[in-house]
Amino acid sequence: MVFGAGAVGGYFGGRLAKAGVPVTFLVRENRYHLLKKRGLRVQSSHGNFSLEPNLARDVEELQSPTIVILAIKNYHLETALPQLKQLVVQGAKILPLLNGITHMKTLIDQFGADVVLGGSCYIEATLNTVGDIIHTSPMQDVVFGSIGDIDRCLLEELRSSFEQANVHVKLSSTIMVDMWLKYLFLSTFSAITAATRKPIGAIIGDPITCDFLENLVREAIAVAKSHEKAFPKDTFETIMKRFQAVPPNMTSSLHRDLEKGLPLELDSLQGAMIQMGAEYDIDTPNMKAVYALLHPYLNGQVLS
Ligand SMILES: NC(=O)C1=CN([C@@H]2O[C@H](COP(=O)(O)OP(=O)(O)OC[C@H]3O[C@@H](n4cnc5c(N)ncnc54)[C@H](OP(=O)(O)O)[C@@H]3O)[C@@H](O)[C@H]2O)C=CC1
Ligand SMILES: CC(C)(CO)C(=O)C(=O)O
Repeated sequence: MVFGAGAVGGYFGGRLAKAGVPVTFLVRENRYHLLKKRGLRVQSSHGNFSLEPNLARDVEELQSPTIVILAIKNYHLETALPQLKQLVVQGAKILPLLNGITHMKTLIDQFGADVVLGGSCYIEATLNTVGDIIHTSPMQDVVFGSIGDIDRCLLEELRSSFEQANVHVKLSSTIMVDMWLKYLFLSTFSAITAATRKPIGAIIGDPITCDFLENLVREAIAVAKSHEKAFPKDTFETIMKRFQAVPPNMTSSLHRDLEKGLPLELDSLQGAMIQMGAEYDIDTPNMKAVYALLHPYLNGQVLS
């Protein structure tokens, strides 16, 4: 089942359901009524599709799901924990696709590493004004793996389901390193795209702004290395190459949320990086500058 039917949950869950994998979306009241009325509609360069999704508003309506794909914003995690607990009691394992890294500690502290998988996704998707999912660049990647003791058959089954849905999937044996790499990439990419309100091409094409981005990346790597030791030496080059490899008009979910006046995942992305740096006496002045510039918009406010 998929917990949350927004841009990420709706896209991947929709692809899985369309490919014949049994999927139920756990949703809240507004999304329930919208999806009931309009269906789940996806516009994507890989082909538009729509379907009438199986929906549940209450965990009680679900029949002991084996996997929960968790696709909510980080700032909703705390309030979702009681429902997740009920699902875990029913025997479910959790695959979080949230951006960031600190949610892993929250989930593992609550449910244990034998229940919580590691996972990240690379996708550029958003909801339009009528609640349809708009997938704006070809990326549709999921990487996941176990941290504790999880049945190999279950992992293979999940991989095979994603493959069936044409999602570019990797079952990783080093998922925490993969998650940290995604977090390094995303916390800096979203910081610079949101702070400048520009896509990545304009940023790396401007030597002054690109220099600032490089400093953000260096800081983030210093923090990451203090928490996760297994980084390759060339991580800086890897991250900078990724910025160059993505479509130049690409921007981040943080930037899209800022533009829409929605609450920002600023605390779990940039704020967490600053805080994790402080734990090891690593100063992060560039990340702090971005955090301060975006902070007035933390709880959602239309730009004017
Ligand atoms: N969008 C993107 O391109 C990418 C996003 N991510 C990450 O994926 C995560 C999800 O982002 P995204 O899909 O964009 O966010 P959205 O806001 O589009 O979707 C989140 C959904 O979660 C739902 N939700 C929250 N709490 C609950 C709950 N208790 N029960 C049921 N549903 C709930 C919300 O429902 P409601 O409608 O009721 O508010 C909303 O529909 C974030 O961490 C983000 O950073 C990662 C890669 C790319
Ligand atoms: C990496 C990127 C930019 C696309 O997956 C992302 O995760 C986001 O926009 O939140």
